[in-house]
Parts: sequence; structure tokens; C-alpha cells
Amino acid sequence: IHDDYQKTADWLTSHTKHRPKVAIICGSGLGMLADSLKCQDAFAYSDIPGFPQSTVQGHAGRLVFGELKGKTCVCMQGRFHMYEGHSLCKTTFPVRVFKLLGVETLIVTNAAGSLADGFHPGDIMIIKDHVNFPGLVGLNPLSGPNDDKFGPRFPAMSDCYDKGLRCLAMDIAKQQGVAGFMQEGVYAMVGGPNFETIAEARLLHRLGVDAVGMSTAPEVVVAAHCGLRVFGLSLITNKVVKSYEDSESVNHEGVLEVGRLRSQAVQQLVTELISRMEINNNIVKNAD
Ligand SMILES: O=P(O)(O)O[C@@H]1C[C@H](O)[C@@H](CO)O1
Ligand code: HPA
Repeated sequence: IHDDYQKTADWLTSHTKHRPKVAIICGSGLGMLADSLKCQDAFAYSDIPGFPQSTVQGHAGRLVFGELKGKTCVCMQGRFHMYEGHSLCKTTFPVRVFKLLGVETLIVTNAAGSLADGFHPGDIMIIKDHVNFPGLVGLNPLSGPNDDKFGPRFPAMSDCYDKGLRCLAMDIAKQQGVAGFMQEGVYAMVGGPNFETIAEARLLHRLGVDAVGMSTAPEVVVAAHCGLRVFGLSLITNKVVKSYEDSESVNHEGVLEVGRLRSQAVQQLVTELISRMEINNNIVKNAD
């Protein structure tokens, strides 16, 4: 299996001069982050050996290499979800490829519905921790024989969202004047693709979940397993309906719409975070 990741990494290394230290996974409607990379090399997922395909609207299906504020990055414009029918190994495949490419920091973004009472659509939540519901019942990308080359059989998950990066992001939000809609909280992954019933929403709320979505946790588990530093952001695109009296209902178009509305704020925050984070960067000259 290690060979499969290595083959993809080798193919990418032979097709771009960029040697990224930071990888970004863009959530629903947040793919524009990739457009701001300079000196781009972009590949359709369908052209990359071993890569799965994106099937969800709002996930373009391109891997973009380039520079952001002088730092070399690789950006997934579109991610893979369990509900698309991919195995968890496939949904997290790019994370191990990034590791083999020399990436040290993974930034994950997603669209999520809020359960916390003080949260509102348009808020940006720094992910402090997650509840991996599929993982709790054995649907875990690390299931099966452990690959010791990536990490240990029983990895700790008690500190998978880097505290230093969380603090830095909050400082940056204050400086950028967007602290008013910044939050920090717990993200829970459910399998999807249906949105939650009211009883499910109430259950999640009681369990202390602040935001719910259908991705991210498996990627972060695989990243933490292989020693990547992780930073995560949820864009709150809707309130999860918790009352039988509430006539509102959520839909994917609405999710994408809030993504468009806040895309610039998310982009500015992530750009500044990358610019200010410490990495052993090695920009390759004359990459075009
Ligand atoms: O890829 P993310 O987690 O941002 O996508 C969310 C969850 C579903 O895929 C979709 C629902 O609108 O957005
Ligand atoms: O309300 C939601 N539930 C699950 N996933 C989501 N992704 C965006 N909004 C939601």
C-alpha cells in the first residue's frame, strides 16, 4: 500500500518543481483559496495516478501547487467524502501523499452546520477538537494492518489541532477586524449525505458538539498519525434545526452561498496564517 502513495507522490514530484511544506484541503464552496496561489501548477484529479475523483458540486477536483506569501503550498480544490462511496482509505489518500511530498502542516477547511446557541451562519470556527462518529464505531481510515512507515498502531489524538496555530489564527482575526464572527469549538463528523433529523441535532447538541459536518475527521486522524501539524476551520453555513416548530431547512445551495459570502474572509485569514507560521520553507526558484 505504501507503494501506491509513493507512486502518486513520485508522479507529482516529476510534474512540478514546487516542494510544498503546507497543504490545504478546501471545504464546500471554499475552493477559491487555491486561486490565489502564485506560479501555479494545477492538475485535474483525473490526471493524477491513484487519485480518487470529486463528485460533489462546489468541489472542483483539482490539485493546485503554488506560492502563498512566499511559502510553497499544495491545495486540494475539492475533497473526498465517505458518502460519495469512497473507502476511508481513499478519502484520506492525499494526506499521506502530502506527507511523502514533504508537507509538514495540514490546513483543513469545511462547511458545517452549527448546534452551539451563540453561533450564526457566516461565523468562522477554529476547530479545537473533533468527535469522529464513524471512527467511534470502527469506520476509521487507520483500520487494517498498520503501516509503521507512517505512524504507530495506536496514535494519540488528544492534541491533534495545534494549539500554537489556533492562538495565532485568533490573533490574526483580531488584527483583521473579523474577531466578531470568530468562534472556537468542537466539530463532529457524521456520515451524511442527509442532513440531521431534529432528534439527531438535539443529541449532538447535548453531547457538546458545536458544529457538524460530513468530512475532515478522517483526514485529521491520518494526518496526526503521520505526524503532521494540523489547523482546522469550519465555516458555519447554517444553523442545524433543533426545534419541531422551526420551518427552516438546510440545503447544499445555501451552504455554497454562505461559502461565497465569506470566501474572502476565510482566504485572508488562511493566507496570513501561512505567511506567519514557522516552517522550513524551500521555494524552488523559477517554478512556472
Ligand atoms: O467538504 P465539506 O465538509 O466542506 O462539505 C460539507 C458537508 C457536505 O459535503 C456538504 C453539505 O452541504 O458540505
Ligand atoms: O447542517 C449540516 N450538517 C451536516 N453537514 C453540513 N455541512 C454543512 N452544513 C451541514
